Amino acid sequence: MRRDAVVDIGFGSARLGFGGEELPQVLDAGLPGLLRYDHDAVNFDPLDIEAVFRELEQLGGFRRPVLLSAPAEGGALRRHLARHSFETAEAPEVALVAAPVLAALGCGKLNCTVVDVGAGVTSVAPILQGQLHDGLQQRPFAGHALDLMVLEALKKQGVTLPDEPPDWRKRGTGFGALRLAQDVKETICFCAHAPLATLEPAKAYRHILPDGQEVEVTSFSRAIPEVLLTGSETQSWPGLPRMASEAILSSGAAACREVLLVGGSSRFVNLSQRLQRALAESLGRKVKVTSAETRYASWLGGSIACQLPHPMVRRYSKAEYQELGEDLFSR
Ligand SMILES: Nc1ncnc2c1ncn2[C@@H]1O[C@H](COP(=O)(O)OP(=O)(O)OP(=O)(O)O)[C@@H](O)[C@H]1O
Repeated sequence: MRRDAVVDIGFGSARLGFGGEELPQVLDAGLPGLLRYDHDAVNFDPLDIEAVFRELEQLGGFRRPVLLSAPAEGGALRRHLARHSFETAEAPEVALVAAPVLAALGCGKLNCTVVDVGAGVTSVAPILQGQLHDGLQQRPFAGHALDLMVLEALKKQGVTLPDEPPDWRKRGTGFGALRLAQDVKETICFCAHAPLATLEPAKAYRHILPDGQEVEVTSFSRAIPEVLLTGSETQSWPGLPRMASEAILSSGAAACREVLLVGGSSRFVNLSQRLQRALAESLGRKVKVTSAETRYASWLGGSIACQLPHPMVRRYSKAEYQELGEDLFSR
């Protein structure tokens, strides 16, 4: 039976596995991550991509068809992935599909606006009939920006921080300050049930870190995820409601009816309900906001997509790669 390798490259981690399976293996790139978003372009270290393909080889993912999921923009990354898939992984054929399209497919949706709040980037993408529609927006504000804000909050309280930076290519090199901030964010931070500015101040709450240090968390646990909704002028971040309502207004009717919320940083308690209310206020009508049940929506979409026939998924053969070169996927 045909068993395609499915490779989903995100800013913070790569997900690897095989078509037809429900879950990937996750290669956590640590912090700040696998890809970067500099000056409106997707940037990467070729060594990190090599490490992803080495991991794929160890999984037995070489010399078989490859389906790649990658950020919706990023020509240089796409060219690099094409080369590694055909030359390093010796794939007989390769397909590359934009991550938001696969996220929608992984959640069983053909028409929706995908809001993906990941590690390095938040993207909003209208999907119509299973295809990317005009109106894609990407901003370099997501989980990693929140980690930096938590780090600042910890520093302000005089917390002694581990200083060794984590390096994902050398596993087990210890945990850095950013990793501690990320852990605190994932375990303690949440969105308030209503806009924070409308709520009474909450009681102070002291939390004990694994090394015994105490921090007061009420001062930042709700305020930091709140920025996902309110936006931040200093960080040129418009906020999820504004990004999503602009995308909805610019897309066709079918994509307008439902927002699909995916990505690790969409998992804050109350975020989907707050986004739904904010969209109703700004658009003057109800838009359903659904949170993906699966943590790895775009990888799962890839696992489903590689079982779909051509032309639903465009696959390129090795002969086409030899004729057209690395530009195959950048068009
Ligand atoms: N339960 C949680 N609550 C809040 N944040 C979380 C939670 N679980 C994971 N995250 C955050 O989600 C981010 C990773 O999300 P995800 O795996 O979707 O990103 P990615 O696909 O690698 O990157 P990107 O979507 O930017 O390309 C990290 O910042 C992580 O701290």
